[in-house]
Amino acid sequence: MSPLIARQLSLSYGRNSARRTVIEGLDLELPAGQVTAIVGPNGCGKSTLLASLARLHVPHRGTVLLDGRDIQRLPARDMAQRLALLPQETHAPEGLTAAELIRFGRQPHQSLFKQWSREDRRVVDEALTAADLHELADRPLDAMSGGQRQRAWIAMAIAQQTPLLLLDEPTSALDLGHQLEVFELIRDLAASGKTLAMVVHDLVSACRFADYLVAMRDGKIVAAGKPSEVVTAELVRDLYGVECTLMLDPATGSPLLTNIRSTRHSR
Ligand SMILES: Nc1ncnc2c1ncn2[C@@H]1O[C@H](COP(=O)(O)OP(=O)(O)OP(=O)(O)O)[C@@H](O)[C@H]1O
Repeated sequence: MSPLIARQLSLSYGRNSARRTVIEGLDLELPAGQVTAIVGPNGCGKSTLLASLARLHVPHRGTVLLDGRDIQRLPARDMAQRLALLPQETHAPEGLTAAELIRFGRQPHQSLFKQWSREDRRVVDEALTAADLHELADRPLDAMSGGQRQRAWIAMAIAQQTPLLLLDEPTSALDLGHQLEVFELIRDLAASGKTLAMVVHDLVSACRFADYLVAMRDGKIVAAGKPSEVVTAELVRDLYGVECTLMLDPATGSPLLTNIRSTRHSR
């Protein structure tokens, strides 16, 4: 059974007459133990959807079930032990170091009776290694580059050790090498049994690293399934107004876009 299910989800901003609905009646099931990539053009509702799956955005209709339970009824601690979200925009107190941020990820595992332990230290250390941050552990986040900061937030989400991870554009600020490391880390996490969903703009990386692809346009899911089965030149045109030729990467078998050109400027 899927650990995270959205049923007839409707999401909006504003209230009463100023209410603007951005997602209406959406159904989604994240496949267990797999990587789901959510793709689609700017403003189609990807981040709003992800925030609602993590209870940061309350739906005006519909439900999100986490392990079969309505997330609106789950105690905060229960939620934090089951699901971690890396939002698109992150904010940290001034002067907070990478190691301090990552330690916050352990909070859901502590209590009055279970203080900081050797296990917590080990998990933080592993998260620092996974994000290639050992040398920067004691540097304040506000003295880091955008990509280094992004890796620190990813490490925090990893340190939370939840079975479910939602990542909103986890590689947007990363150079090619670190992008690959993060995507490979995401694959390793899925191989260890975790369920992941990530919003990604790069369709080729989404195809290569995700098992399941959800394509959104105007607040609706227009295609969902295995990348090799759902990504077509028509879908790319429909989503982005881009013409392309699709071929399969001879090394990995995943779809590649070649000969891409915008249809918007030529209209
Ligand atoms: N706080 C807000 N108040 C009002 N409208 C909002 C707010 N946040 C987002 N929106 C609107 O909701 C719609 C969906 O936004 P969302 O950020 O979910 O899109 P997205 O697909 O994640 O976009 P992007 O790829 O640019 O990050 C957009 O039309 C956006 O303008």
